[in-house]
Amino acid sequence: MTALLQVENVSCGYGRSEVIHEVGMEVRQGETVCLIGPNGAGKSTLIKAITGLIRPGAGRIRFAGQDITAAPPPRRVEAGIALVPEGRGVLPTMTVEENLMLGGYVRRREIDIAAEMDRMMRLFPVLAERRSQTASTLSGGEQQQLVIARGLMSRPKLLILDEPSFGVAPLIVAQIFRTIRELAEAGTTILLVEQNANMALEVAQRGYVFESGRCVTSGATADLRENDLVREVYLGAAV
Ligand SMILES: Nc1ncnc2c1ncn2[C@@H]1O[C@H](COP(=O)(O)OP(=O)(O)OP(=O)(O)O)[C@@H](O)[C@H]1O
Repeated sequence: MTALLQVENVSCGYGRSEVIHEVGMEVRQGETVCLIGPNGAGKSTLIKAITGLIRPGAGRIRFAGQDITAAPPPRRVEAGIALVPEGRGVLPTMTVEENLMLGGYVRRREIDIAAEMDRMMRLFPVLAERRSQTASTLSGGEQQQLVIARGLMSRPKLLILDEPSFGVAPLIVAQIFRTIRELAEAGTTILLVEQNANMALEVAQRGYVFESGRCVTSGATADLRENDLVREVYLGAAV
């Protein structure tokens, strides 16, 4: 099967400092794939290269059969890549509904915003209950659901979630991962960037493990959970 997203030998960074070194990875249609690794391993930097915020110094990025290595971010959004960035980033004084509408406008030529809004209200009942409230009145977990729903409003082919569990209480982390699992089961293709390796390896089918800007191991998450390095460093197991 050809991959939806293909990253081939990508090196990139900031100015003259290279952060990602010759990384290759792919996400196939319908898969949930995770990128795990410690703080500063380069996960967010790779996401910036995929979404077009930085340009790789070397390598290729293909999406849905097109070479997007040099495409500006709006073209990637049009092509079907949606990023839910780290940090919740709701617009606090706007209502739940208005926040969602913004997500639809990024691809407005193709999107029936009212129909998508209804779909999100069914997928996230808590947002339906709070649709007219301002986003600032939502709990942390509800705000995270709102930003995920906002990403889905554009009907993306690939949903990228950057650290969705960052800075939220353990109970809410479990709720967020339940949401991610439901989306995955409904057929959404997801690239999940996480420091919470335990949760990420539970929900994803395949994973890539990053350290110092390199992918040090990858494979089916069932195998990664049994991998000594992953168990020792990321899952806190004695091996
Ligand atoms: N805007 C920037 N300019 C220069 N260096 C940066 C910039 N953003 C990140 N870096 C550096 O790039 C390296 C990788 O950072 P990156 O944020 O990609 O890691 P990460 O794996 O996503 O970690 P985290 O989980 O903390 O976000 C770090 O050494 C960081 O200091």
